[in-house]
Amino acid sequence: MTETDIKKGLAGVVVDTTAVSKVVQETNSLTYRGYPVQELAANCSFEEVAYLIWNGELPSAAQLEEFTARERSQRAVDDKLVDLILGLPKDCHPMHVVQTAVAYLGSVDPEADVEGEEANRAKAERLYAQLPTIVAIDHRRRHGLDPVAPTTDLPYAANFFKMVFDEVPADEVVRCFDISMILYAEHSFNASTFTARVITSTTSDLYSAVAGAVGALKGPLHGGANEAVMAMLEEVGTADKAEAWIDNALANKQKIMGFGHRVYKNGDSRVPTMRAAFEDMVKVKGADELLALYNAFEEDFVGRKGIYPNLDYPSGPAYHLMGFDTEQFTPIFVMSRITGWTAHIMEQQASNALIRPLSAYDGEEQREVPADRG
Ligand SMILES: CC(=O)SCCNC(=O)CCNC(=O)[C@H](O)C(C)(C)COP(=O)(O)OP(=O)(O)OC[C@H]1O[C@@H](n2cnc3c(N)ncnc32)[C@H](O)[C@@H]1OP(=O)(O)O
Ligand SMILES: O=C([O-])CC(=O)C(=O)O
Repeated sequence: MTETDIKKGLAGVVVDTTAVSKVVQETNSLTYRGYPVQELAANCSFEEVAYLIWNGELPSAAQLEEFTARERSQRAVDDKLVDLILGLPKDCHPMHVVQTAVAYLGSVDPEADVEGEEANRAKAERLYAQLPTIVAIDHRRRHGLDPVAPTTDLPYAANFFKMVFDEVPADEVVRCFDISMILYAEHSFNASTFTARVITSTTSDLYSAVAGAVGALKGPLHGGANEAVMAMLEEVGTADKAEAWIDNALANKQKIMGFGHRVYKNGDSRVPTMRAAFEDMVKVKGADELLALYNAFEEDFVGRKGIYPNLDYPSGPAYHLMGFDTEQFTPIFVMSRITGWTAHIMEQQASNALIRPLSAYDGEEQREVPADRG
């Protein structure tokens, strides 16, 4: 094997086919099951998009009613899980809480190891219904507050706000959140989805695959970037300080969070829609200073490096304006991406091959274990 055979980071390697989504680098476009994500964001709810991702078609009114009723009926989590979350260290990262909760749900599901579309669909829908409850309980315990029970009458996004803040904000805020959920739902063979597919390829169970995917998403080079963006903007402070901050970061060879992408090299297809949602949040909250900083930072960095923002750049400050704690941004990403992950898990299972690449050895030549090691 030569150096040129090695594809570090699997860059440019096509590993398998998928019918879930298509990311087209050349045209900066993204479709879920054939529908452009921008059109879905403009015309659909996250519930409809979740249905689409799992079923391949948008729901009829009757199908949507049945699907949302099922989601609403499964929102509550058992008391043992609530106690488990409340017992975790308050200063641990919320992604560890999410990962623990997913592993717990696997441990109490008698069908955890049952394979096949029907069993996996039931598990996927349960995770989709319960992850918001888990994230909300974790948010509230960090603020010293008791959990707010899920409703059965509010739509997905409004119910999440209710469980986190004990109130539902203005419609525009709920809609911005719903748009972010639609945009985060699916993105082909990204690192966390690929992790889920690798785990599934060993014929392990769906919960194990999702717990692994949560771990992969946590990293700041992937989903964790939405938190890192907000931390960075807060550190920069104001628009007039952006230039000097970037000078210093680049001099120290620091990666600028929320910029760059493995697939899109000329801009992320989802950014214009999420940027518009962020601007709506700026209007609702009167946060012109944050918008000025956001614009100045982007203009300066793109101007210097020609590296464009990814979805995490607008979503981080948008979630901040919605009132979420920075450390909860990536768990919110999980609430959305559970749809894409589980669709890929089912796709992998339906046409499985163990994922096991090769490596080129560059360590010590074979040698004998010395008898005297003193
Ligand atoms: C939802 C999501 O997961 S989107 C991704 C979220 N992640 C981030 O925002 C983290 C910041 N971005 C990055 O680290 C990268 O752009 C990645 C990891 C997303 C993609 O990386 P790759 O495709 O592996 O590109 P790679 O890291 O090799 O970068 C290529 C070149 O661009 C530079 N570059 C890429 N992104 C950035 C960045 N954000 N800041 C500074 N330089 C960058 C690299 O330093 C490298 O330069 P070099 O060739 O001079 O060494
Ligand atoms: O596709 C990727 O590499 C990362 C990404 O944007 C996502 O997972 O949404």
